[in-house]
Amino acid sequence: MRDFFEVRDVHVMRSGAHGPLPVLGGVDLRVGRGELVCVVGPSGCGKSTLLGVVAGLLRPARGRVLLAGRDVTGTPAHTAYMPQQDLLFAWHTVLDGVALGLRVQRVGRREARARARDVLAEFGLEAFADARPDELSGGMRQRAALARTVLQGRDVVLLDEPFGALDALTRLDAQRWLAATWRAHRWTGLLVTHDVGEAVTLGDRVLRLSGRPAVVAQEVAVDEPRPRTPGVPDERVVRTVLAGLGVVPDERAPDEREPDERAPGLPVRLP
Ligand SMILES: Nc1ncnc2c1ncn2[C@@H]1O[C@H](COP(=O)(O)OP(=O)(O)OP(=O)(O)O)[C@@H](O)[C@H]1O
Repeated sequence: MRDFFEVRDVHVMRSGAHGPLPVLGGVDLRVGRGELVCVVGPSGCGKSTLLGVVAGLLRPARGRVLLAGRDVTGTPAHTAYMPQQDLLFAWHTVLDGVALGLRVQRVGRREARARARDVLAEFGLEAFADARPDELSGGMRQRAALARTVLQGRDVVLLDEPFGALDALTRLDAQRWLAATWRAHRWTGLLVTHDVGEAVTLGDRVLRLSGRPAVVAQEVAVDEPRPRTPGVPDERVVRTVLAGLGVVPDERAPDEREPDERAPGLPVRLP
């Protein structure tokens, strides 16, 4: 598959409490057109930083990011980015917030709102079209932000833990919707998640970043036909992916884990 974007030996420094902090230490990755790649890695290793670089929001200290063969030097027009914070404007209705990505592409107000209404219905948010974001729960806000991001119809979609605030059932629905949308439009995607099961459900490949300064420690192809059923990834495939990532499945019962290890969606121990 031809590379659509490429991250070449990218180094990023951020300012930490004790001076400059090397966060990315030479990340290399290639994503083919229409490929959906999931990124996992320990908390704080630099996954969001990596998305920020690909989105053109952070400049690497060294290395290059290429999109369709061209250096990314600012926010590329063909990229939609959903950061962890949903960035829904408090003064917009949910409908206008979701339509915003189309409006900035100069889609007429009536059409943008009609398309936003359709996607809100798919997300079970149609009754909240006229609400303000602060009237929504965290999970509902996240669904609205995801809807807005994908509705933009960009070639590249960067998603930073898009399902992190969703309850388990809504999360499965959102995964199903995302997988169907991706199959229909075949954008090129990079999705950060803490949940290897989710990565296996959605990704063509899974990359594991090392601890800081992060590099791509391992990557593995998900050899599983689509469409896949969210929530019930084949255990054999999950184990193959985990082995490929060099990750040890966490076999301990939940009550044997330390309190801070009990977060849902963290079924494995990442080194
Ligand atoms: N705006 C910022 N300014 C300075 N340092 C930052 C900033 N954002 C993140 N960092 C630091 O960069 C490092 C990587 O953070 P980043 O958010 O990229 O990690 P992450 O892997 O996405 O974490 P998590 O899984 O917890 O979301 C952390 O040490 C963090 O403290």
